[in-house]
Amino acid sequence: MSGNVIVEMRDVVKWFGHVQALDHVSLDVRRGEIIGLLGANGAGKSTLLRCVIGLYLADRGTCRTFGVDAAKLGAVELGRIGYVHQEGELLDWMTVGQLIRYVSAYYDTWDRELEERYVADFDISLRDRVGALSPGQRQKVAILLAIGFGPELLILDEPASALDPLARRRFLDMLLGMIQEEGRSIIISSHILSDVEKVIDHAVIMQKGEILRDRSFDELREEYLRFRLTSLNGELPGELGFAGVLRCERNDRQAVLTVQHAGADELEVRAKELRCDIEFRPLSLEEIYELVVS
Ligand SMILES: Nc1ncnc2c1ncn2[C@@H]1O[C@H](COP(=O)(O)OP(=O)(O)OP(=O)(O)O)[C@@H](O)[C@H]1O
Repeated sequence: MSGNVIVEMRDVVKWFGHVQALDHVSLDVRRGEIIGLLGANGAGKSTLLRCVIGLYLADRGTCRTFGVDAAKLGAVELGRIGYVHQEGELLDWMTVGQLIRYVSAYYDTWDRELEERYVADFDISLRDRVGALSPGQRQKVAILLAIGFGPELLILDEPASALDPLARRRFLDMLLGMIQEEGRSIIISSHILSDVEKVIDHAVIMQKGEILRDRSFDELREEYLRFRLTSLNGELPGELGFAGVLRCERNDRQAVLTVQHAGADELEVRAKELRCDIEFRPLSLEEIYELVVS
């Protein structure tokens, strides 16, 4: 394993009864990378994340985290990982303040300054009993507990699903701040692609237990291009002659095409041949996701 790779999954297969949750999944997570893990309900995202931290064990294949077999992760490696998940279990009988002190006592690296800033920014009431918190308030506390000790690997499984829009924006800003600290890796699974788009540099798209795409966001934006062609002499020819066309909507004068694996330069050359003006429109992560899974 190269020093730069902190999670290495190879051919991981995981079954639950007759359901195959992971189907020969291989994935590298490098230091400093921010990965968006995307996929429909049941695609296998949570299962993958749980295998990374040893909560689930692979039926076949290998998963090594910080160079250690995920089945054998010890306190040292787990102390380098922050994990936020949907059904986060917290100690319900404590107050929020007590819970924060209780968890922070485990870590020499706990960042009191970050904690105080977070509590103020996210409007966390330290005196409330954890068991009485709303789902969104619980999620905010769970996030603080996962980031307060400065984990090298932060695993966020639908971290913002219960947050209100303002809290979500603050959370994303905070993530962006954390990303600037070198060497930290984050894997974030989310259905809110417009959020994820702002923070990730890499997308892993899953479907039915398989990884369909594992690419940098920039590579994906080069792979899929959308553009509008407008005829300069008033009429588009019937046959446009572009390769790799996924979608085409057109009338006599204009066409909007979505293409895969075509360079922008070649498209411009072809547009000139057709005596057309060409205008590129960058695709959002959500649009790219739809093209990949369809
Ligand atoms: N503990 C479990 N016991 C039985 N089946 C499970 C278990 N965990 C996951 N599965 C099944 O494995 C498949 C993948 O589930 P997983 O939770 O990994 O998907 P997901 O992509 O995280 O979905 P979501 O977006 O809904 O959270 C599903 O069919 C699910 O029902």
